[in-house]
Amino acid sequence: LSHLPFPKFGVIRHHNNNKHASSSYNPHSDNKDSVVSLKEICEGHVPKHVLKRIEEIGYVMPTDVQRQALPFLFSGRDCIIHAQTGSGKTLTYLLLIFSIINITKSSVQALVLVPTRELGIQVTKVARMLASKPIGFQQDQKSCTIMPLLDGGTLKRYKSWLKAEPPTIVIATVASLSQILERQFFMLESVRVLVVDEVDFIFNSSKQTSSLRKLLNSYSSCNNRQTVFASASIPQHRRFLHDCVQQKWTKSDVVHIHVSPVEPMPSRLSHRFIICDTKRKLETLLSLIQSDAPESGIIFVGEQSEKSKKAGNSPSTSLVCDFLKASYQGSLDIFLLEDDMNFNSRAASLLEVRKGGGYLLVATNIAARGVDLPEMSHIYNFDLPRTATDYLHRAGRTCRKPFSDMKCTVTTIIVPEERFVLQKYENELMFNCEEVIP
Ligand SMILES: Nc1ncnc2c1ncn2[C@@H]1O[C@H](COP(=O)(O)OP(=O)(O)OP(=O)(O)O)[C@@H](O)[C@H]1O
Repeated sequence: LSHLPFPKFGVIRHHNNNKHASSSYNPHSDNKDSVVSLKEICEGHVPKHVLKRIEEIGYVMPTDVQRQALPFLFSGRDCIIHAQTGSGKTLTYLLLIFSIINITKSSVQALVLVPTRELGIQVTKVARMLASKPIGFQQDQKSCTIMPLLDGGTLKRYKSWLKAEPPTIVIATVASLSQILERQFFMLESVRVLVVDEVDFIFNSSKQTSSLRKLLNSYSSCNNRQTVFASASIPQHRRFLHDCVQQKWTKSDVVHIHVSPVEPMPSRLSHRFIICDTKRKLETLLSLIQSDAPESGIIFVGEQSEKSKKAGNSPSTSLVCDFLKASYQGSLDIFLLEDDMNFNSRAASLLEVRKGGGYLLVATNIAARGVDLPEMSHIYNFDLPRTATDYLHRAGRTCRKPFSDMKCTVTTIIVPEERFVLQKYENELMFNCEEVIP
């Protein structure tokens, strides 16, 4: 670190019976006397034109996670960034990347792995926004190139891009990156920083976990790169920290930055539930929407089971969407986003939502991870999420403006037998759900 000390507050706790130097930074005693601006934290590490850009965009003060993680990241430590949804983890790891890359070198120097194409497009957009030249800066200098390598793109196009001029930063889904690496279109040797966003999701996905392990161990070594894992939820984080060192996914002095450990969910969120029979769920949803009059909202619906698909049934998402289109009389536009849609239709839905008018987005969990949509006031769980972690990420699509005090509501529609499951989530995530009596 050049000029800024590590945060004075908080403690660094050693884990693993001191066998490893890995540590957990617990900011629970954070005194929050944050008068240091984001620019001051980054000065001396991040290039001047990026610092100017963060100010132009309006990132002036750091969020808690940025204030706590950036000094460790700039010092070269591997980090597990574990902080609330909407807390600004993306900007945190992108600032590290901009502090490390050297644009005069023609090689891939930073790699960000994401679980979905949608999140990849979003991260690419933020990275490009930071990389673009600020007003008044010379335009003729070589600038950093950022390549999204995402599911749905064509391998041929990626190959010719990588051959013509290797991008400085690659933002990739695990499957697409693995295909490229297997064909040896490029190697990870030159990568100096590797970020895995929504790391718990990728490790939990049967389709992605073995490829991720390969990327972390076979295609590159933790000794030759700085490794960053990020998520709002890292279940059994002590175990994960231990695995990181044991499996050599990170170096042994990896730091666990755990922001808001006792309050994993934004406190501006209020939670409600309503009990009804399965047959009355659609009418219940409609009357909730009519009485809430949301500015915008997401309606999360469970994924269709393989059995139901084989039986030729329509997915619940389509049923909900069609029902709302036929019965909802308000001014909000209704869009659908689910895994089985083709990539163009998925992109079109997100584009419409991002235009910023009032909307109701009927979505599966595909919209639950990382996606930063225009501020919405309401989330509806038409189906109870399968796990507390799913609840956390669905709820976290709202209340995403770090310095705003906008209040948002999450409402879960349950059948009587599901009350105890929701109660379990309340205990696990430490929030309180109030019953809405129809
Ligand atoms: N320092 C800052 N000042 C103002 N806004 C910020 C700052 N940092 C990030 N933001 C904004 O906060 C919002 C949430 O940030 P981001 O998407 O990085 O959250 P996240 O921590 O990755 O959440 P999730 O766990 O849901 O993926 C974004 O709209 C981003 O532009």
